[in-house]
Amino acid sequence: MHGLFISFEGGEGVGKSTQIARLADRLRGHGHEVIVTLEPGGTPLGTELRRLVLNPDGHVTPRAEALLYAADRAHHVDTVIEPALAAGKVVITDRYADSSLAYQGVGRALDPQQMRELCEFAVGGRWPEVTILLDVDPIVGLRRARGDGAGDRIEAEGLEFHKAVRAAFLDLAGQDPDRFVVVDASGSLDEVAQRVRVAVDRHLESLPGATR
Ligand SMILES: Nc1ncnc2c1ncn2[C@@H]1O[C@H](COP(=O)(O)OP(=O)(O)O)[C@@H](O)[C@H]1O
Ligand SMILES: Cc1cn([C@H]2C[C@H](O)[C@@H](COP(=O)(O)OP(=O)(O)O)O2)c(=O)[nH]c1=O
Repeated sequence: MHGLFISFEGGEGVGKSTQIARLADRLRGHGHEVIVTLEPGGTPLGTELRRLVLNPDGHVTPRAEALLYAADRAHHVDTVIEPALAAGKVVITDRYADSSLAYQGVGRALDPQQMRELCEFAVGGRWPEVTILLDVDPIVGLRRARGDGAGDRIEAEGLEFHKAVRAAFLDLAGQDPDRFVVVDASGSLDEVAQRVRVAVDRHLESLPGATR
């Protein structure tokens, strides 16, 4: 038995957590067993790594940053994602390897081939069946994410950084149209949820034992 692996990606404040919560509620209502998780921080080790890598007062060099996210991911795949999929569950993760390809590979301008290899090593062959890329202008996303505060170490980067990350995500989606669905995240919560629903539901048909 094998479940369904869904990742949500996008820049800051695009609405990932909000849409994931809505999707998980809906799928549970239809009888699916759903696990919601996140990167960085989907495990006890990951919680420690998240604190280190996002500390607004900390200094982390780009390669070290890439390795910290990769360590978080490898442990997350081995201890949370793979066991849940093996048990036939729907796994929804808030960020996965595409975040490293966009933020570290392009945002931090690390070597793209090396980043790809690092991600492959971290995920151990496990890529999502579907990746929902929530896409919105970073000016809108950062306003949503920051509220009145300056945000964490990565949120606090300048607008050019976040524009480059957005372009990188769209580029990744263009390279892998079978896995990615780009969802316009600029509308209301309900409008975005409806777009997510259409994107996810066709993948549920292959899952046994539950209605859509
Ligand atoms: N479509 C939307 N329109 C307006 N505000 C939104 C929308 N989606 C999310 N928000 C708000 O923006 C903020 C960030 O949303 P969140 O789901 O935490 O984003 P992310 O997980 O991508 O950082 C929250 O305050 C949320 O209520
Ligand atoms: C998973 C991952 C996250 N990040 C960054 C993106 C976010 O700024 C931060 C934490 O992610 P997240 O908690 O999803 O932040 P937000 O809700 O603001 O989107 O970590 C990377 O740079 N590389 C990665 O591989």
